[in-house]
Formats: sequence, structure tokens, C-alpha cells
Amino acid sequence: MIDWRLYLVTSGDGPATVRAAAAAAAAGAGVVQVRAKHLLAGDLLELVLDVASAVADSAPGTRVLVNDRADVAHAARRRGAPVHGVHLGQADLPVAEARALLGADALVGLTAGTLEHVREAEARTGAHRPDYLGSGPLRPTPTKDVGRPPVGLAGYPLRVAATQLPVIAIGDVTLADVAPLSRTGIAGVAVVREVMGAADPGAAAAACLSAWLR
Ligand SMILES: Cc1ncc(COP(=O)(O)OP(=O)(O)O)c(N)n1
Ligand SMILES: Cc1nc(C(=O)O)sc1CCOP(=O)(O)O
Ligand SMILES: [Mg+2]
Repeated sequence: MIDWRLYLVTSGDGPATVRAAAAAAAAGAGVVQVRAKHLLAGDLLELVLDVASAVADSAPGTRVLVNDRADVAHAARRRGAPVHGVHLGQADLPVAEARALLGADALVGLTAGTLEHVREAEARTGAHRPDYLGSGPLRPTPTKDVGRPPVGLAGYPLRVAATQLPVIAIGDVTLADVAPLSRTGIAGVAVVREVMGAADPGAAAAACLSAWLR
């Protein structure tokens, strides 16, 4: 059973990133996605290996995913690292191809920012069907130029109603947003800055989890 309520998406690389991911996992983040768009595959693999090892040491139940790169997730798994899958964007490798590479036990997420994306994902079956949807942005975020209109708080109940899949809200999610978002039916919130930008990432993660209302 995956605890989706707090889903950390990392930023940066190096020891501070690894420590922040481990601290958030120890505080209860159920998923950690390693996102490092600035790294080429070899360096990304090293980061994924370091994060997966540190997260497994501090919170063995936390799932570790790789952003975009099913090939890197596969390489990490081949080395025996506790890496559980990949988060794919709409233009990344298809979900079924990622499953073919990673195996039937892999966790595969898909970005579904619009209601149309959510409906299209919900219609999928078998290996084409993702395990969860990342849907955003809640608001425009300085972390990334998403290029889609904001979902807004009012947009999440519509997305939740359109799918049986767990919906994860992302994009400028702050501690103050967690309580209202938790009432929309979403399964979890994904954050970068709220945890990675905090002086104490473990405390920031714990605060996000405490703010959940159900
Ligand atoms: C949980 C979650 N949801 C959405 C995204 C965005 O993924 P994508 O559209 O592929 O954009 P990049 O993160 O690759 O810039 C995500 N990473 N995680
Ligand atoms: C990686 C990413 N994807 C988004 C989307 O809406 O698809 S928003 C986002 C960045 C989220 O960072 P922060 O928590 O710092 O706002
Ligand atoms: Mg992507």
C-alpha cells in the first residue's frame, strides 16, 4: 500500500539533495521522485543510486522513482538499487514501453495536467494504464515553466471524478495548500520547493503530512 499523501520531487544533486530526500522519507513522504533535468544519464544514475540507498536506509517503505528516464531506472534496478519505477511526461516513453523495460512490478506515473489528459489515461487498460497521475500546476511555479493553464483548487475535484487512478496535485503546492487540497479527493501532493527549499526538509515534510485533513 503506497502512502501518496506527500510525494517529494527532488531538485539539485549532490549530498544536500540526497540528505533532503532521506529526511523527507524518514518524516513520512511515501514517494520520492529523483528529478535532475540538468544531468546526463551517467550522472543521473549515480544520483538515483545515492538517493535510493539513503531513502531505503531511512524509510524502507518509501517508493523511489526516476523522472523521465525509464532507462536510468532500469540501470539502477539492474545494479540492485531499490528503485521502484519512473514518472513519465506526455512526451516521454509510452507507459507500456516503460513497463516492458522495467518489469510488471514497476510503478509508472504519468503527467495528466488537463482534464482531457486525465480522461485519456482513465480509458487505458493493461500495460498502457499508469499507476497514478500527476496533475498540475495548481498555480504557476518558479520551479518550471509548465506551459499549461493552472488547474486551481476548483479543478481537482473534476479530475478526481474523471478517474479511478490516484491523482497527485503538483505545481506551487505550499504547506498552506495541503489542507484545502486534501479535501478535493486527491491522493497526494507533490512538492519541490516546499521541502527541498526548506532549512529543515524533514520538518517541512512532517508539517505537510500533519496538515492532511483525512
Ligand atoms: C508527480 C509529478 N507530476 C507531474 C510531473 C511533471 O512531469 P513532466 O510533465 O514530464 O515534466 P518534467 O518533470 O519532466 O519537467 C512530475 N515530474 N511529477
Ligand atoms: C516538475 C513540475 N511539474 C509540474 C506540472 O504541473 O506538471 S509543476 C512542477 C514543479 C513543482 O515545483 P514546486 O513544488 O517547487 O512548485
Ligand atoms: Mg518529464
